[in-house]
Amino acid sequence: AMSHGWGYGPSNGPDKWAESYPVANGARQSPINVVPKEAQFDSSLKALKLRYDPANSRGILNNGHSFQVDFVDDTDSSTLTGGPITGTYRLKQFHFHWGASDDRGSEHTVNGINFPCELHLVHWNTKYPSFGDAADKPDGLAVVGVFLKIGAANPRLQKVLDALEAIKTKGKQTTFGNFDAKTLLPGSLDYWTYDGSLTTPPLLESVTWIVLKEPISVSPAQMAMFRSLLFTGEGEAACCMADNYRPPQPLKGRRVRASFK
Ligand SMILES: NS(=O)(=O)c1cc(F)ccc1F
Ligand SMILES: [Zn+2]
Repeated sequence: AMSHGWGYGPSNGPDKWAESYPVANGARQSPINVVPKEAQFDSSLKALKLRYDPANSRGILNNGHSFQVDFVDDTDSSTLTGGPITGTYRLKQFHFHWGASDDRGSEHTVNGINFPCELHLVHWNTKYPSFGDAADKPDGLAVVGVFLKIGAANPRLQKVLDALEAIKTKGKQTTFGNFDAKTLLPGSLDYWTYDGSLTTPPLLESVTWIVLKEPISVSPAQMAMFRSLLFTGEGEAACCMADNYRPPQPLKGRRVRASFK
């Protein structure tokens, strides 16, 4: 059993999660390796519609596994509609996964290629009363995944990265208002979609994954700012937050559809 809670280290990392979370070996686990040539173009897939209100952003938190920007989700003012989903899903939070070096860090891979970082925008289905109620339903969540690729510094990331010095250690949070999450999206909203799961415990099989084909850029210096966070709490032996990604999981017969040719 995991004496000290799950994490990404040798004794509590992804290979050990099944001991406490048997669904880790389930039929619709995430992430996966996307093989574009094997994805099925589905002309019935709608365009993604992401409407985010900057007034809904609230705070930024180091949760000991990643950091997340939380949104007020008590109205339909920041929503995901269209795409592969029916109904309305509300934005709850976004967070990232990244590597200790630029050759790894993303959770999804494309033709086996790792990106240095991956952004997840987490939404819940408003047919349920709350995120918590939606989180264990097969159509409960929809997560938009965006790859970050090494290139020019991304000015739209900078406001997020500049806030990290205030949340260096586990459990720290600070206010983070007036942030427009739409600015983190690439020019094209072409996507791959498949039925999957949360990529951290409890690994619930409740996520419709929507992985954007076009990456956004991040510079090596900006990647170093992600790695300046700590997994550990104040006063504990410092451990840099990095390699907080789960590797690709077996497809187990699932179809991956493409919204584009
Ligand atoms: N990495 S994830 O987007 O699958 C995820 C989102 C959550 F809200 C909670 C746990 C998760 F693992
Ligand atoms: Zn994630």
